[in-house]
Amino acid sequence: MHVSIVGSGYVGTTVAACLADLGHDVINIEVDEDIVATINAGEAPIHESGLAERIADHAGTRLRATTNYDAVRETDVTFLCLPTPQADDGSLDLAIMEAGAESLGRALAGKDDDHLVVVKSTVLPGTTEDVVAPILEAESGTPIGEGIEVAMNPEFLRMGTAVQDFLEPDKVVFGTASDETAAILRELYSPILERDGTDLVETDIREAELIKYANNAFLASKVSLVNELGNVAKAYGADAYEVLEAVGLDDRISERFMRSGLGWGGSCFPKDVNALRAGAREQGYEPELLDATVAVNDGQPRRLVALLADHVPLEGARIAVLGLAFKPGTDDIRKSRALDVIDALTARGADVVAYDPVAIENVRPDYPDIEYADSAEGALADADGAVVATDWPEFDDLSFDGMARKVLVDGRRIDVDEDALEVYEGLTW
Ligand SMILES: NC(=O)C1=CN([C@@H]2O[C@H](COP(=O)(O)OP(=O)(O)OC[C@H]3O[C@@H](n4cnc5c(N)ncnc54)[C@H](O)[C@@H]3O)[C@@H](O)[C@H]2O)C=CC1
Ligand SMILES: O=C(O)[C@H]1O[C@H](OP(=O)(O)OP(=O)(O)OC[C@H]2O[C@@H](n3ccc(=O)[nH]c3=O)[C@H](O)[C@@H]2O)[C@H](O)[C@@H](O)[C@@H]1O
Repeated sequence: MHVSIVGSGYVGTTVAACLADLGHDVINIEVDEDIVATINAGEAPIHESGLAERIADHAGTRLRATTNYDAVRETDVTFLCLPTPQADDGSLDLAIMEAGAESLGRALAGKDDDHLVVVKSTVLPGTTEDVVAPILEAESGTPIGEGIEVAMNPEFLRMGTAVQDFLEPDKVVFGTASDETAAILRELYSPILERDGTDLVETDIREAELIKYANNAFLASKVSLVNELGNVAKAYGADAYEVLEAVGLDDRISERFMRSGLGWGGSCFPKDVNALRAGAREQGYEPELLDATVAVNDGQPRRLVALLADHVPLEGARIAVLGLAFKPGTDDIRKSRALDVIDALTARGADVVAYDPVAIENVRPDYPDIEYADSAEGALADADGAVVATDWPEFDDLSFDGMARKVLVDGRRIDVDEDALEVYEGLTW
């Protein structure tokens, strides 16, 4: 099948490379010329395991990139993989989606045969039919249903395991208005749907849009609940990890997403939970539990710093922050809890020395005044205390020999030789 993918970021690039790998002919349409040149040179514009090989294999043949939307006319299906960021008030900002839909609609004006536009970006219920479709219709001059169809196909991949998550998903969701449209998507995804373990959900467009938000809201709330239980465990002097490991043995709960500590960050959970809260309010519903999910999450970095302050007077103290990425395996620092920890430490007068194996250069522009080390041990040298903000595997079995005071507060439950420390505190254990 001939497929165009608008937006070549984490999702668009991964989907493009994987669909090319499955045998489709794919073209990425992207405004960033560097990304276009990188893909056409056979290289990956982002770091994801298994991505570079796939782009190298297919670039120039089944995978191409361009800045020109006219390329959509050579394709049967277009996926919109554009950013759907958070506006200043927390609500969903659709400006980029609207601009992309306009360009796509204009390009489709010159197309003779039928075209399917699939929204893959995370958007609130109603966006595909009430925002994207009317723009496509107005710009192309073709009524929806008479040459252009729309569908919604949310994406559940995680950063760091994007390729594997796309090719081996738990579920694939098609939100369509007709079985003909669903059939096109079934054909496109057929190798993925045929594998054992992939559930196919076929539903209406509005439900597909909401499934994505409900999924992320559930996972974020699960971590916040685990963190609340963890805080209670800590108050009782109990180990939350032992407690929740046992709880997770209940099939109805599952042992996954049970790691308590500093909480959730990243480019998706925060913006998606906030968009759903704002959307729910707009619909006249007060999302109290989702509000609490965010409040508990926002409290964890402050709790970590308060715990450290119990052992180290922070004013003028040299404090090592280990880990800056929002989770291990990525250099993404968007809404990383580590940044809240740094803010809280500097607000209390501490001198921060930070280390991360890959994310330092992403933090430096916004935090030019803190110190950066080129190894964990370098950050720990002469430190009066340290905190773990990201559970990078390389932080297991650290040596604390160089610390001025061997105080470690762990926000992520790394493997530590507690006997090598003067003070070891876990955030929830
Ligand atoms: N990053 C992730 O792990 C996941 C993201 N999502 C959702 O997928 C959507 C895309 O997210 P990401 O790929 O992370 O975003 P991203 O920011 O990594 O990539 C978006 C790309 O679109 C390009 N772009 C912006 N305006 C454009 C335009 N008018 N025409 C063509 N290209 C344009 C940007 O230059 C950028 O390369 C969002 O709705 C996000 O919530 C869903 C699941 C996972
Ligand atoms: O919509 C999205 O973009 C994606 O958001 C998340 O993926 P991602 O943000 O890449 O990262 P996760 O692995 O889900 O972790 C999110 C945050 O939760 C934290 N977390 C996760 C699990 C856990 O047990 N405890 C915990 O604190 C992580 O440290 C991280 O900060 C979802 O897992 C994906 O399914 C979804 O597609």
